[in-house]
Amino acid sequence: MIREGYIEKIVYKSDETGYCVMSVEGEEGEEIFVGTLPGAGEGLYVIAEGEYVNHPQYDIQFKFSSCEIQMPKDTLGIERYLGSGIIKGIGAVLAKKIVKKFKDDTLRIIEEEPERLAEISGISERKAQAIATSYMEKKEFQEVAIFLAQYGISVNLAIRIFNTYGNKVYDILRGNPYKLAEDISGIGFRIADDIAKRMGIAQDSEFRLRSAVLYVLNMAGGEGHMYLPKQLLLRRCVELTRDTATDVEGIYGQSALGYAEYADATSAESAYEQTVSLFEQQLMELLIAGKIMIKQIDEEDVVYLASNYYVELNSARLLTDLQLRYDMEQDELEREIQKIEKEEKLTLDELQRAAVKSAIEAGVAVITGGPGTGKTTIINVIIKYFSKKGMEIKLCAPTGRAAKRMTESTGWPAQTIHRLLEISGAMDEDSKNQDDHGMHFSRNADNPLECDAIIVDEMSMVDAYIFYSLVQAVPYGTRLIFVGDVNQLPSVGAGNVLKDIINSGCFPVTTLNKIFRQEDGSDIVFNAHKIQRGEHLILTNKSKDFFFIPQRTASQIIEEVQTLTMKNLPNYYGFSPQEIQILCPMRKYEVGVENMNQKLQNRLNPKAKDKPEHVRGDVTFRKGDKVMQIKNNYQQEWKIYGVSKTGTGRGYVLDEGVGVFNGDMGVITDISDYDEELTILFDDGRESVYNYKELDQIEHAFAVTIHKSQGSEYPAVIIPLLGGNRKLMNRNLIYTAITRARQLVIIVGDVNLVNQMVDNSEEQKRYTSLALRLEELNESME
Ligand SMILES: Nc1ncnc2c1ncn2[C@@H]1O[C@H](COP(=O)(O)OP(=O)(O)OP(=O)(O)O)[C@@H](O)[C@H]1O
Repeated sequence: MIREGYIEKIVYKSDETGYCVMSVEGEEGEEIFVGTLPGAGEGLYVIAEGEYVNHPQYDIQFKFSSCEIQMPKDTLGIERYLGSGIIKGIGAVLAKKIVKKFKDDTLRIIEEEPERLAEISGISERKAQAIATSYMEKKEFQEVAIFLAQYGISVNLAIRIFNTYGNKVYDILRGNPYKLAEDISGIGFRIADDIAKRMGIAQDSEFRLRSAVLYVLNMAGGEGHMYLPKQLLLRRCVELTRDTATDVEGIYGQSALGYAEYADATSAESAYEQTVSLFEQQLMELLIAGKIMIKQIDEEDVVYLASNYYVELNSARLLTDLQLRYDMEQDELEREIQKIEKEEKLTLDELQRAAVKSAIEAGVAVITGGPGTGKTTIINVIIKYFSKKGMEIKLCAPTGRAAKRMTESTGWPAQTIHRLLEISGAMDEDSKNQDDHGMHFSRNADNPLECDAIIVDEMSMVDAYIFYSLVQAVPYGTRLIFVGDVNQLPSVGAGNVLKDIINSGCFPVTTLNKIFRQEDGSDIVFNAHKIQRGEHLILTNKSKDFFFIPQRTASQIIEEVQTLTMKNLPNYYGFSPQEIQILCPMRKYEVGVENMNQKLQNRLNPKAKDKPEHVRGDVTFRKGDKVMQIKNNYQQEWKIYGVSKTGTGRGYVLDEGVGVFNGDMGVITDISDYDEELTILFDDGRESVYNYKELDQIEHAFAVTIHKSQGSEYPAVIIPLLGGNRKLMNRNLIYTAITRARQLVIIVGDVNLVNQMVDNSEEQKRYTSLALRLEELNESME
């Protein structure tokens, strides 16, 4: 049965599923309609198909199975729709004014002649445009959300899909729903596969198998790999597609699908082999199409996404080209270094001296060492030397925080690698996940950097892609000096660049091992070096800056962490909660980042009348929350404001640009439901405004994972430890966590785990081949 009418009021609406309860004014008077209708808004006209049901509590309701939305046609409906808050920038009063002027022509005017909205007092031309854009977006989104709902896609997911593709979504879904898994975070192969099934794409389609291969390779990038051994890739592909296939006659007929249920091992094995051979065929297809590369490493076939292969190969070529020698007259060089030592009132030890010399004499040099071994001291000497020679030097680091620290410790301006390369937003949509990984830099091979030497700090955090972008922009004859601590965790992004450069043996490497910063009695540096050597820590609390607090259960640990953050550290050590960072080994579990953040938000920044909030799924963002950007966004705009003349408010814009990156931390300073916007002030003074739709890139950061803390330092660090994946809980991880602290480390929980982690020196294997490519090039030149 069909019922239609205007939506008078939305009684309930789930943003996740699109399910809503609404009061509809139709021919029969006001009735309650219930069902899934993403995009429902007050004032819209709906034509629904369904039936009346008798709800025990709410009486008779019209339950619809499908529902079409039409834009309102009469003035009342239009006014209600525009005034319902659904269109950014229009409230009830303005809606009334607009409709009074344009009557039932209002929606046509907004769509076709939006500039005319400016005829109304209070609407500037800019605002008129903004209203039109918001209106069109809402309208298009309504259509897309309804289309996607047919395939069981929730509203939240629909928002993400719509943000990525706009109205190209129809073609993409019909053509290749698996593209969703490649392009949209939060959609994995399984969801895309489910959508594909609903769209009628056959389970045994070659298309599906190829998508699975590309998906597995892409996902491997998330684990840091640039390639996968072929056998491992095939195994993962079979696993992935087998789990999702439910149609017994489907994917591989009788052979492979049910191989796990085969009675005897031989037939299960042969079924597996058959499945594998289907994938092998598709590997060939992908190879011919130029999507993947198959190479041999140690006599084993390995498979790369083609873009990854070229990132490594070309990086190796470019780096090898920079490997020049600048031979100096040794006595003179020695004299000049001694002069700087005198000026700096410093005596370099042998290794430090060798490091300085290699940076001066080699085209590419690496300096690595743990905390307090003198890396910064050496950078300063090198800067002094080059600047005395009138050479132009540039300093950079992979993250904003690391660049800021470099500026502070050297007194020279350092910037992020992204800014050094003059990031200019993302490439167009289609180029995402290609070689450039969505990045576009003004400094590149055609427009290289103009300087004589570039010093890169925190090099362990540099991933394969940003490294490739960097070396493309370095001209022949410019020195590159990489400084870092090779024992830190490798980069968040794929690759193992610093280790690979060192392991290639193609460039001079100085490993600093003497600790200079120890005499102050600090146990942080001392313990960090012990961990690096694989020695156990002594779990007593005799230190002044390194403590262990044993606690047995997750709830005790959480309670302890809260007390430390709220009371003990502020009271006894004078740290503000902002200066204390909680670092967890994992995201999940009770003492993981997600749960910790929820608990800490309640205590550190509780609900209050003057603190606006925005609820998104099961996360509540609140003014005053500590947050972190969790992916690179090359287009996100930011501004840095000066202080106003009165010294209280915001002054002029001092700087502006684009690009907010994975790991950038800040505080929510404003939330506006009216504009659907949330403002974040990042630690380095950049302020950036996020639309509610973009909040999937923001997470709470009262607690962060150790991985995300790389390159940052905090006055005080608390590390909760309780169980966890044995493989992940390794020496590298605890070393990285501890070296993030400047003044205080507290380990809470199962403190014995610290030494178990020290014993676990097995690092997670990263399949990368930059070292191999460098070696090959070097050999070919000999
Ligand atoms: N040759 C030296 N003689 C005396 N003191 C030194 C020497 N080299 C470094 N130091 C001192 O040791 C301390 C640590 O050095 P520096 O900050 O350069 O190390 P780092 O490796 O950059 O450490 P971190 O990574 O922890 O910042 C500093 O106080 C520095 O002045």
